[in-house]
Amino acid sequence: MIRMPLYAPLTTICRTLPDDRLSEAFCRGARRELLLTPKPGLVDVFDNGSHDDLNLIVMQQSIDLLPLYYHDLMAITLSPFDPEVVRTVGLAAEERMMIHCGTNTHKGYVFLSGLVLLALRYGRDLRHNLRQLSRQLFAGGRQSGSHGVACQHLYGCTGIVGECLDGLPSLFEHGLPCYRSYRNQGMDETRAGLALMGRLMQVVEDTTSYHRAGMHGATVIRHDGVVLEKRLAAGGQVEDWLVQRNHYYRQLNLTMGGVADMMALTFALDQLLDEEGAAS
Ligand SMILES: CC(C)(COP(=O)(O)OP(=O)(O)OC[C@H]1O[C@@H](n2cnc3c(N)ncnc32)[C@H](O)[C@@H]1O)[C@@H](O)C(=O)NCCC(=O)NCCS
Ligand SMILES: Nc1ncnc2c1ncn2[C@@H]1O[C@H](COP(=O)(O)OP(=O)(O)OP(=O)(O)O)[C@@H](O)[C@H]1O
Repeated sequence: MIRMPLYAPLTTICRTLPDDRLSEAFCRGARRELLLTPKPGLVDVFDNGSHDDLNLIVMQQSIDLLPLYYHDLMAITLSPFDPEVVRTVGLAAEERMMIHCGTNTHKGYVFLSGLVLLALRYGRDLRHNLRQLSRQLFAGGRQSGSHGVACQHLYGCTGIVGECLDGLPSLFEHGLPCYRSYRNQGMDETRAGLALMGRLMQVVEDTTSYHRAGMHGATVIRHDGVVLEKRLAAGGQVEDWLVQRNHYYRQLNLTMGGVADMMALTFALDQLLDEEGAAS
C-alpha cells in the first residue's frame, strides 16, 4: 500500500480555502512561534534573547505586514513562471519590513512562507514544486555579503538555500510529523511546540547559529535539542532549564533564527492541514 505523505491533503488547499484564510494561517504560524516561551536566544514573551535589535512589539509589527506580501504573491501569474516577478515581490516585502521595523525581523520567514504559498498555488506535489521554485529563484545567485554565504564558505553550512533546494526536509520529514504526533499523543500546544523546537534544533542547519557562535554554537544547539525533546517526551518539566539555557545563549550571543522560522512554518502548515480536514 502506498502511504500518502502527511502533507498530501494540502495539494488542493488553494482551491478549497479563500486567500485571506491562507494568508491568516501563515501570519498565525509566525505569531505562534513568537509567543512560544521560553525559547533560548530568541525573542519571546520573557525577553529578546540574543537580539539587541528585536523585541516582541517589533516582531508583532513585522507579522502585521505579512498579509500585504501574501496578497501580492497570490496575484502573481503562475504560467509562465517568471522568477524575477517573484523576486521583486519578495524584495518589496523585505524592504517594507526594513522601513517599518528598522531591521530584518522575519527575513527568513518572508522567503520561506512565500515559497510555500507559491508551491501550494501550483498544487499536486508540494515538495516537487518547492524544489523547482527554489532552483529557479536561486539560479540568479544570492545577495552578496550575507551571513548565509559567509557560513557556507566557512562551515559548509548550506542554510536556508540547502533547505529549500531539498524541498524543506526539516519541515516535512521532522517538524510537521513530530508536532502532529506529539499533539495526537495528548501533549498540549505549548509542550508540543517546545518538543518541535527540540527536534528542529537537532536537524536545521541554521546559519544564524554558525554566524553568531561558530561550530561550537551549532553543536550546543544540536545537543540541547536532544535533551529538550527527550525530557518532554518523558513527561518532564523543561521551563526552568530553558530559562537557564537562554541566559547561557545570551552570554554566547547565540541564536537560532532558522529554527524559529521553520517552527513558524510548521505551525502554519499544521493549521492549514486542520482547515483542509475541516473543509473536506
Ligand atoms: C534567500 C534569502 C534569505 C537571502 O539569502 P541570504 O544569504 O541573504 O540569507 P541568510 O542565508 O543570511 O539567511 C536569512 C535567514 O534565513 C534563516 N535561516 C538560516 N538558516 C536556515 C535554515 N537552515 N533553514 C531555514 N531558514 C534558515 C535565518 O532566519 C536567517 O535570518 C532571501 O532573503 C532572498 O533571496 N530574498 C530575495 C527575494 C526573493 O527571492 N524572495 C522570494 C519570495 S517567494
Ligand atoms: N522569535 C524570533 N527571534 C529571533 N529571530 C527570529 C525569530 N523568529 C524568526 N527569526 C528569524 O531569525 C532572523 C534573525 O536572526 P539574526 O538576527 O541572527 O539574523 P541576521 O540579521 O542575519 O544576523 P545579525 O542580527 O547577527 O546581523 C530573522 O530574520 C528571522 O528570519
